[in-house]
Amino acid sequence: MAERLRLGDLEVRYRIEGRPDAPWLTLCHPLACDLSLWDAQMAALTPHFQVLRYDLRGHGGSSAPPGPYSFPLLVDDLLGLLDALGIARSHFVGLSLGGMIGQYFALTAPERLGRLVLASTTSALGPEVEPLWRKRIARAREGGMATQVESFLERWFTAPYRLDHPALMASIAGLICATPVEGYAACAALIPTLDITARLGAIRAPTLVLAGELDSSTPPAMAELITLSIPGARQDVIPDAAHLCNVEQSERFNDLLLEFLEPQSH
Ligand SMILES: O=C(O)CC1=CCC(=O)O1
Repeated sequence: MAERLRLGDLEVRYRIEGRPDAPWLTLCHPLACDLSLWDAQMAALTPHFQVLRYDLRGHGGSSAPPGPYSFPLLVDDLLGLLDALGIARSHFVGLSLGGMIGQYFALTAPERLGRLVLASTTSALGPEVEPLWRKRIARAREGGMATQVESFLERWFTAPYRLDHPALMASIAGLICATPVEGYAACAALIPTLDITARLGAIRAPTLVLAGELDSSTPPAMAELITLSIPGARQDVIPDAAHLCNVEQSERFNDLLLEFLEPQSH
C-alpha cells in the first residue's frame, strides 16, 4: 500500500515492498508517469530487495508545489525521503527523467548510493531541443495533459507493441493525463537544461547504462556517451524496445537488472 509523508513544501507518495532484511533498491520514474510505471519489475525485484518507489514532485500522488524546479531540488526530495525512512544507502534505478536524477544523485551523495542503473536517459539533449519542449509545455498548459498523450506513446513504445497492447496503452495514457500540468511543466522545463556529461567522470558507483534499441528520445548513442564518461560503466542495448524499455521488454530489463545488482552476493 502506498504511504505519504511531508518533506518541507512537498507531500510525497511512496511504496515499500520486498524483503525487510534485504538491501534497499530505489526506483525513480520518467516524466508524466508515477510509481506504477515499475509494476512489471516488482515480481522480479521483491524477492531480493527492499524496494522503495516514489512519485516525483509534481507527479502521481505526490503534491505539485509551484515551479520552477531544479535537478538539485529533485535530489533533495530523494535524500529527504531516504532520511525520513532511515535508509542510509540504496541501489538506484532511474529511467529517463529518473536517470537524469540518478546522475545528480550519484554526484551529490555518493555515500548514499550502492549500484546505479541509468535507463533510457541522457546526460545532455542539447539546446536545440529547447523550442520543442517549450512547445510541448505550452500545449499542455493550453489544452491539458491529453494533448501530450499521442506523441508520448509514439516515443515510448514501438508501433507493433502499441497495436498489440491497447489496454496497457489506455492505462499509460491515464498516467499521463493524471499528471498535474504544473508538475509536468516544471519537470519538463528541466530536460533541455541538462548538461552534465563533463561531470560524469567523478561518479564512482558501479554503473549499468541501458538503452532501448529503437528509442528515438534518448537513443543508444546517448547511453554510449554516458557509459564512456563514467569510469568502469557497462552498457546494454535492449532489442525491440523504444523509450519505456522496462515495460516493452520487461523480462529482458529485469534479467539485466538482477544480473548487474547481484542480489545473491548481499
Ligand atoms: O518523453 C521523451 O521523449 C523523453 C523524456 C525525457 C524525460 C523523460 O522522462 O522522458
